[in-house]
Amino acid sequence: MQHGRYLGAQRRTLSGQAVTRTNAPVTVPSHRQTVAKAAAVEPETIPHSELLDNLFQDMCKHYDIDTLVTIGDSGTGGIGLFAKQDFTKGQTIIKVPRSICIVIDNDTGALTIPQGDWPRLSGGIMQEGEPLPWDILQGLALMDATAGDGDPFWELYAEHLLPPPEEVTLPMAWGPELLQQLQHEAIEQGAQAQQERLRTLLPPEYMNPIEPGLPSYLQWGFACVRSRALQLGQQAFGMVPFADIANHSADPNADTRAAPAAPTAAGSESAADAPQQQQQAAGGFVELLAVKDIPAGTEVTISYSGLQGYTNQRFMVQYGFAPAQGNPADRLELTVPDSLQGASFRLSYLEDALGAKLLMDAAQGKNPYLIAALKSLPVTADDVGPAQEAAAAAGAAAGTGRGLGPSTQQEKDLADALKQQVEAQLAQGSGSSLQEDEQLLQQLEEQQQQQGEVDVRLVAAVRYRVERKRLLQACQVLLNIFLRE
Ligand SMILES: C[S@@+](CC[C@H](N)C(=O)[O-])C[C@H]1O[C@@H](n2cnc3c(N)ncnc32)[C@H](O)[C@@H]1O
Repeated sequence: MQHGRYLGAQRRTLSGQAVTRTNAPVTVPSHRQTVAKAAAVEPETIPHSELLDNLFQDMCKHYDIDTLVTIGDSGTGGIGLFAKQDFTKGQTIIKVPRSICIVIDNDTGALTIPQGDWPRLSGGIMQEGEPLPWDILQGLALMDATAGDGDPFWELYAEHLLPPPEEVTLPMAWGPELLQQLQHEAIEQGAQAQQERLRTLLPPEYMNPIEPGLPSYLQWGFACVRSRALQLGQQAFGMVPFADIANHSADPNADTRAAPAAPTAAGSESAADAPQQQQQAAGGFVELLAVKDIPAGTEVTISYSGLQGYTNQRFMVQYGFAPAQGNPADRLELTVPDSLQGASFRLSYLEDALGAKLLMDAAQGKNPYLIAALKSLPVTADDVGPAQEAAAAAGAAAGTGRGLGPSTQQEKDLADALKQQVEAQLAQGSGSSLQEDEQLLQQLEEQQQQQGEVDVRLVAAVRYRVERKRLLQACQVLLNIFLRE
């Protein structure tokens, strides 16, 4: 996959204006030159991920960070971290000094950030009115970083190891055309509301697109924060370089841990204090730890959602992707009409119609669409008497099913009402069929694999709507069971 970062990275200027570099001498070796040289000499022959990995290794070395991982193309979304060696459960994979992170603790109001000017961040902190939330402040810090107004490390990191604006897949960084590709009005409206909020909270020029078809630098920075920041304490959130390259898995092999910051002589300053005083060295580390044995070569993943999981809508809005091939924690938003409040479908009836094995498979996670559909509907486990059970078993043995007789009128009415909602959701957007979308997704993915020019944002949108339609169709199948005569 061809990333804009590194090879394609062209220096852009904020809002089309020249960037004034205000910060002190660069302390990080100038990798950009090395990279630019390498890219200029043999741009086609040096694999992009190798170039990125070289930079990653150099940057880590500069901060005495042991690199037991490499960067590579993850196959799921952009780049990821890969184990260079075997890890055993509990072992540290990477340990990032907190002093190079950008951390805001909402409880104490403390901000820790490497030395630098950070003018937009300072402006945001000092701004009158409601204090800006931590994620917007950190978004401003990334704007500073990419403009060369933060610190040299973050400038380099933002330019090469954060996704370039054309690869930001969070809907709030998209224009109307891309938003429509999701075919989901709730996300479209939410993204536009978020854009409006940013426009009202900050100087309007911060929302000027970098180029037509691209987000503004504010949207880019904010999206990076929303999708990459780690929770480092009850109310502390941080941009943690290197560790933030770990991708999500529902069955992760690693987790992050924040080692508490040792108290410094100066102590933490409040984010409301003068900007220069906010910059101070923070002790402690953020670690990526193996939560199971990890063989060398394996991708190191963490869970973004915890055990309970997130819906696809939340994954898309916050992280810009929907897990491929189903998500048992996904849910549809369906409303039981007032006239049917309290009504539900009998699980035993579905079990009879579908067969116990299918339901058992779903419960064991083998059929994520079915489990998500079952959980999206008001289904209740009911007691089935021995006579009904015997009739159901006989029906199943004879291949006729329906041992429990017809569905009740209430079940039919409920199924009818919910089916209309499912159909309305399926008809959102251009109304392309699931089959058409699957074909389009396959084409786009093939193009991607062949290193073709593909808009990764479009791929993310089509993948999202494919996953959503699969779930909607699974719900339709279940509802039809109650509607058949
Ligand atoms: C914390 S970053 C991880 C590094 C990222 N892959 C990159 O290229 O910089 C989070 C982003 O990675 C992508 N991502 C992470 N896990 C993913 C997954 N399981 N499937 C698809 N995309 C994923 C999404 O774009 C998400 O916003």
